[in-house]
Amino acid sequence: MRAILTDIEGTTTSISFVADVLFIHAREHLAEYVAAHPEETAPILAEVAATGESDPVATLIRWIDEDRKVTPLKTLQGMIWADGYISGAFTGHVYDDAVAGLRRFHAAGVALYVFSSGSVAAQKLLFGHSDAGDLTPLFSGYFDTTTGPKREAASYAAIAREIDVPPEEILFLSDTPEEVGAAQKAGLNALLIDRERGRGDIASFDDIKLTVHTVQ
Ligand SMILES: CSCCC(=O)C(=O)COP(=O)(O)O
Ligand SMILES: [Mg+2]
Repeated sequence: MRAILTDIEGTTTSISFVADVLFIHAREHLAEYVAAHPEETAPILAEVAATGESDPVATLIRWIDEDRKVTPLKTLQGMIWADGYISGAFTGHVYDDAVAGLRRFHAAGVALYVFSSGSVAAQKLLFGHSDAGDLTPLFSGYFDTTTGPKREAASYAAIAREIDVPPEEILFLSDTPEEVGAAQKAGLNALLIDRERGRGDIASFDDIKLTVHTVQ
């Protein structure tokens, strides 16, 4: 493998951190944040209004409750979370085995990338302010839903082109079968992680054994 592309929620990071810490923080601060940052949030509210919703703030809060992976909500969440990370209200949860695995793969010369529904800004915040410190030096790049939906093969093909690595030399990691299937359809290797142990290919990053191709 020349590159690893990883999902965040359920893969590097617990679902409960995202749902119970990040989403709750965004929900509690959304209205106040929009009121305090009218210029930055205006394009987001306009995008929501364009879907036919008459009350964009209420819609965004409802979308949090519904766990909608839609780009305007994800962009706004990333903006709101910045204050939480910077003030030290929380740090980004990353499983110990994921931290160790990412460090191991990086040391072996494998390029690491993220593909998450969370915005690129939110991804950098989570790994930059993680429980294990700043992990961003490990990563070579970040992708979010502005590249394409995570359940569509075309998104993975686009990422392979963008990072200039053949699909068959990329390993994608995710806890979502539909994402694993889409990546495989695009020709990537992909492993389903199931931290509850039952239905996945692996239960943690400790189970990943890589053949690393180094350039001579
Ligand atoms: C980037 S941290 C916030 C995660 C998030 O908002 C989310 O929706 C996670 O989705 P994923 O694609 O990483 O499962
Ligand atoms: Mg996930």
